[in-house]
Amino acid sequence: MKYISTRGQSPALSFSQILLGGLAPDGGLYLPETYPQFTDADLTAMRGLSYADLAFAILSRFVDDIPAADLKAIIDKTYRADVYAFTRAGQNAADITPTLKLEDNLYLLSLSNGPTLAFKDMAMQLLGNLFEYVLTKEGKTTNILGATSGDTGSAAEYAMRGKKGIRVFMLSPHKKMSRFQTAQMFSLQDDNIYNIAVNGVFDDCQDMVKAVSNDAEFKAQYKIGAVNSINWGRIVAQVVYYFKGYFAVTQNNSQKVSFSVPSGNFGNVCAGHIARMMGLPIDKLVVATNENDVLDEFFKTGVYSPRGSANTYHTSSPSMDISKASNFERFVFDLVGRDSDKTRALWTQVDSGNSFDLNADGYFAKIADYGFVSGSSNHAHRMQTIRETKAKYEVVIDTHTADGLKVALAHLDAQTPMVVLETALPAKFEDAIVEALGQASERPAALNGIESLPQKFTVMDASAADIKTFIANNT
Ligand SMILES: Cc1ncc(COP(=O)(O)O)c(C=O)c1O
Ligand SMILES: N[C@@H](CCOP(=O)(O)O)C(=O)O
Repeated sequence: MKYISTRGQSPALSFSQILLGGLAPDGGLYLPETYPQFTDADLTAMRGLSYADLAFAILSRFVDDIPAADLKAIIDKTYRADVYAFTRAGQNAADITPTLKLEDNLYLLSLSNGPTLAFKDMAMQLLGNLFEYVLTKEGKTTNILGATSGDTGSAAEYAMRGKKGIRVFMLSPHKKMSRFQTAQMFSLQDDNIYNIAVNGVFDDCQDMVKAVSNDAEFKAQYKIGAVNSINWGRIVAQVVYYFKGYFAVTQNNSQKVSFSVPSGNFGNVCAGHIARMMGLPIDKLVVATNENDVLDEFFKTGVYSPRGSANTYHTSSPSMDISKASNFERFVFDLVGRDSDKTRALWTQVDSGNSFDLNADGYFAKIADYGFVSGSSNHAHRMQTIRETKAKYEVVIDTHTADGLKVALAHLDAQTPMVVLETALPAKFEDAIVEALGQASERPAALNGIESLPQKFTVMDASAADIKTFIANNT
């Protein structure tokens, strides 16, 4: 299996060759040359597999340059009940991503039972183990440069802390994460972890990562690695739980299922798109945004109009405060028939601060073939959804999942199960939960008092030159 760039001007490479890096040298994102196909018989054989066995059945179709026994061992080490242990009452941690039935045809898929209480742990724990395997085998080291709006950062730091040969430099928007998220990252005192609070929004942090990644000389000299969802490894690991969720709520493969996905950087729902392209019977993929609704605007109008920092709002679902969705490029590459010249032309416009409109060439007319629908939510909706979910089902959900559920409810149909992805646990957003319910949600005992621990971080302006100097001075 070879991986190609969406912009068509980089050589095709193997999985291990693209594992550590982020952007392709031409600035594009990697995708497999073709998507592996799963037939009805394949799906039947996969029903009832454990999470780890399911992950192997899927990932082994994408990874052909790591011996199968080694890949299996890495997957088995990753997807263990004791790693994804923060289950809700009555859930079985061995399911790794258990489903929670709210009512007939309406479910939550719990993706946030890992060490940092957000769905990022699903892929990041695997990435940590894969990085360690490849680096040890090749006798190499890496300096990871990442951007976070609150959850990728802590998931990456928990996955990489103490790992030999890996340093993590994590950029986050200064004072824009929840108190819990901030404490989760900044309280880590490990020598290989560097937290940098950037005066700006998440998109400024992401732009800094991309600017460094596009500097081939610096990238090679400082062995820069990526853990954001621009890294293909993140996306492919997220494909697995769509299969797991599908099997959990169906009895046979003639049934279709819809998924509602709280969205920001479009990584999570991009994995759903790929699962659908591989033959998983998905009906709708519901893209749910908060007030930063660039993606909702696209799926309603065909116009993609990324916004600048000044028009990116700080909301109570802060991890989705994103106005330039990296992985959207992967989907548009498929939508335009994998025409890399077209994709490159579109992102040349985006990279110079402009919009594009996919109506003119007739591409937007094909959107229905891909199952996407969308909607947006705001603070009042989140509060109301959290309150109603508690009152109706005795379940407390976080603000991002609330965005997903609110938008899902507008896209229900009587025949098709709707699965809402639970992308974080409410403990991460305590102030918002107290506002909605008048009391905090439960948090794992091990994380009590995390906000009072000493914090270690550096404040920086949004400057690619400054982060390069910082990396050079700390390696
Ligand atoms: C809790 C939470 N929900 C949803 C999202 C949005 O996911 P994506 O960026 O993959 O669209 C994120 C961050 O990305 C998140 O941290
Ligand atoms: N929501 C994320 C930001 C997007 O990160 P990605 O790694 O999924 O691209 C966060 O919480 O950090």
